[in-house]
Amino acid sequence: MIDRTIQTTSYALFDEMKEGIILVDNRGVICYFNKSAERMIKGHYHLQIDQHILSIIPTSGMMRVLHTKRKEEQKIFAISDKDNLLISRYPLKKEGNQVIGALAVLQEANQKREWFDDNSIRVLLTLILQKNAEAFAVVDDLGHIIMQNPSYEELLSVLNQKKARNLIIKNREEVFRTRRDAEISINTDSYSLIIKSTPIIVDGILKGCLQSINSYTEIVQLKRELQQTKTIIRRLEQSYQFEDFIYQSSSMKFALEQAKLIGASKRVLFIRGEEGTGKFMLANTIHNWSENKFHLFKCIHPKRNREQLIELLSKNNGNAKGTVYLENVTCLSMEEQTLLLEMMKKDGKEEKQSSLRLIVSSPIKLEKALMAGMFLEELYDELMKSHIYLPPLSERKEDIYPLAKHFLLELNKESGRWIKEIELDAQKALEAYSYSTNVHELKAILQLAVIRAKEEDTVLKAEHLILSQTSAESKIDSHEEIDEDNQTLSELVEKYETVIIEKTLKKLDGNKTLTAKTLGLSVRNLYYKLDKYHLN
Ligand SMILES: Nc1ncnc2c1ncn2[C@@H]1O[C@H](COP(=O)(O)OP(=O)(O)OP(=O)(O)O)[C@@H](O)[C@H]1O
Repeated sequence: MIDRTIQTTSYALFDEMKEGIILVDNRGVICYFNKSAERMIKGHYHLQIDQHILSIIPTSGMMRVLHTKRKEEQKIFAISDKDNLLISRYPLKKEGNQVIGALAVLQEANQKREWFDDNSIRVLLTLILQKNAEAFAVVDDLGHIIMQNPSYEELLSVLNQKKARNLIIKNREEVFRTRRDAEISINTDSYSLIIKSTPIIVDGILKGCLQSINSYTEIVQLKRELQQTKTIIRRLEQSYQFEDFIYQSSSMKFALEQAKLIGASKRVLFIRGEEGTGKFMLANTIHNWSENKFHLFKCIHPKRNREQLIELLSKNNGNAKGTVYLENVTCLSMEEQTLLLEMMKKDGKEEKQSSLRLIVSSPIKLEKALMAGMFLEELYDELMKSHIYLPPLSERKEDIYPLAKHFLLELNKESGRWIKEIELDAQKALEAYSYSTNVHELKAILQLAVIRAKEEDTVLKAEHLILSQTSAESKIDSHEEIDEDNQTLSELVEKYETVIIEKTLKKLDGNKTLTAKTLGLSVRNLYYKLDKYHLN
């Protein structure tokens, strides 16, 4: 039982309090509650003197406090789904630790405590920042980092490039100047970042900014790898698309733009360019880009596919669909040239042209054949009406490095190597070299270089490159030895080819794999030529 005097004084005091007070005796029977307590739980519980607390509030913790004799402070007590109270419960003890009752103090939970002082904010922010995988920093209005998380620290240490650091600072300054969010992205070969800053404004005063750095490096790298893999697959399937072309030069850009323009028409298209400049690749790309893409793409070489050639030139291909790529038009006999001319004229006249698209190519300057009287002037004029010129590497040196880098990455994939960079000296040497078979030869040089590099090499060096001027020089050297008079162009080409192959084989001690690589030929193709020219 609670002492009478204490009881009277306390009750008078409790009546005035805004906190709710409930008092129970040592059995749990309610002996007092004030108006605030009644108001706070009104609508949910109806307090009554002399009633046991559990019969009024079945989930009450008063009995527990009586039992444990321990106080419980600021416990959340749900009086409904939405409303909470903060309850502190105290055991009332007499001397000798005897419990004579318990007191509950009720507070409305929405009267939030003022615990959100500066220190608490710091602790809270630090906690959020530390636990976040993204890179965050809080920067004061003078640009000092006052808080940063491990990811931010890590990114800054990796970003040792002055340029990147300057951009991060520039981004903050923009926020300070405009008091608005600012975003900036940095894309380099090795990383891709987006930096965002948000101003921290308190009571209209700019306190600093919150800066985040998102790294998309891995995503960009993965995308690049995916693109490369797709290109390799397309190369294997010989099914190219415009995005497979690697270039930086304006001349290649022009050629590809032109290809998109005239590629859509059904006229016979003529692609001119030295060996290995990408004529086949472009013809195939145009096919895959045109409405013919679901039909066959056929490549015909006048010498190697005679039957198909005769069929193409003599037959009315009215029902055939797809694209025929006729390589090396200079190899056509005069008779075949006449047939081709007739075919082109017929196609030009007919309103509804054949669904079979013809793309013709020539690896050497046609003008030379024209002057030698070995090519029909009229056919030349007809072909030139719709033609695309693919420049040799000597006319677009700026494409050599990106092409080399692209092939190097492809070779890495094929050979399980990791040669990521090309040393400046090697780059210069590649750019200075005079390629006789253009991209074919560039690829072959890199293939050889990768074989020559050590297993652990990550940089391709000038010493790995074999830049013999074999084919280019031998062509010139042999030029004097071959009598050009009274010979057809194709006969001359064959003769030059024989000399070049012979010289290269000799220089490389008869090693056919190396010879094929140096000359930019497949080993199979080299064997075919050795056989053809009786070089065995
Ligand atoms: N700009 C380029 N980007 C990427 N790869 C290229 C590019 N140009 C050429 N290649 C590649 O170089 C190789 C040679 O190209 P392609 O066979 O199309 O040349 P070509 O002019 O038809 O050669 P040829 O005169 O011997 O018939 C191919 O593997 C091709 O994919």
